[in-house]
Amino acid sequence: MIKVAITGALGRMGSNIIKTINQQDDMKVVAAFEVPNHPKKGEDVGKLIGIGEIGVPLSTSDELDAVLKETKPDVLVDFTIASACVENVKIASKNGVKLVIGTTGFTEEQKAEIEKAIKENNVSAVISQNFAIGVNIFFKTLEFLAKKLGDYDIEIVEMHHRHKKDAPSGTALRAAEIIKANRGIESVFVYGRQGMTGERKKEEIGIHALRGGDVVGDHTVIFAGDGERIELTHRASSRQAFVNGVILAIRFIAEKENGIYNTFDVLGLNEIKF
Ligand SMILES: NC(=O)C1=CN([C@@H]2O[C@H](COP(=O)(O)OP(=O)(O)OC[C@H]3O[C@@H](n4cnc5c(N)ncnc54)[C@H](OP(=O)(O)O)[C@@H]3O)[C@@H](O)[C@H]2O)C=CC1
Ligand SMILES: O=C(O)C1=N[C@H](C(=O)O)C[C@H](O)C1
Repeated sequence: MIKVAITGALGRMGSNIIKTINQQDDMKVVAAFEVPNHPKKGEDVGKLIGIGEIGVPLSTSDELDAVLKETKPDVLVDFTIASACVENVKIASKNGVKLVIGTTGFTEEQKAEIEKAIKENNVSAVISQNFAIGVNIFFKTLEFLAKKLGDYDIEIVEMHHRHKKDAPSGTALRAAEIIKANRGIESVFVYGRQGMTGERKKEEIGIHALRGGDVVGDHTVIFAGDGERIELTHRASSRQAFVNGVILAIRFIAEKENGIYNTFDVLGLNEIKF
């Protein structure tokens, strides 16, 4: 049985992950954390998310070290915010707990802090900006398109719900990195455009973030040439798409002793070459 702890337990992702873990035979939630001073601290997490009692009281992140020592999870799943995630990863790694990290919006310094904590403590982690299986196929398709159409004008547009705190999305940034690595010419990322921008340069990859309503997550990459364009779009209509990938990642990382992995590793997509 894989024992799982969740940080961001009552959030949009955290609550759905707990619901889905509760339906699996090979894993169970042993600890769940929210922000310090949370008004529901101590209440049963299952009841709080509407699935009935699961015997796990809501803890707060200031208790993370103590509760991890007491409940001894194999894996901590983090869907919080970047600054909280960095601290959670440091504490979990020191306790020898493996990680599945879905949080986005990290600075380069925060990414480095996370990698350092994981490596220094010899734990294993899956880090992915998007756990949806379809998005990972979308990323793979971008490798192909960037190789074939690297000199086309490339623009990325993403749209998310009004509550999203970071922009552009982690997925849009990952898409840009994949294109940059595969297009065969220099790239410069341009975030939005305004004013007298001058003529578009070949090396630009435009990245544009839209926010509104309850949009779960839409990403489009446009390859615009002379007289034609290709638009590749992924639309998530339910967070279950991400949650299903998280469940696969928990099983994957439970078998790994150390190392940092991504969803291409989890889904076996690294072998596909164009
Ligand atoms: N990789 C992927 O596939 C996906 C990634 N994401 C990313 O996951 C993250 C969370 O998204 P989402 O679930 O929509 O956001 P929510 O705001 O719904 O959930 C985040 C939760 O974390 C809580 N939280 C904040 N700080 C801490 C802390 N120190 N310890 C414990 N809990 C904390 C928040 O509490 P409070 O509200 O009180 O601040 C909130 O309940 C975002 O970065 C998002 O981009 C989202 C979907 C898919
Ligand atoms: O905050 C969200 O909701 C999402 N965040 C991730 C990101 O930033 O790419 C993944 C998904 O698009 C939903």
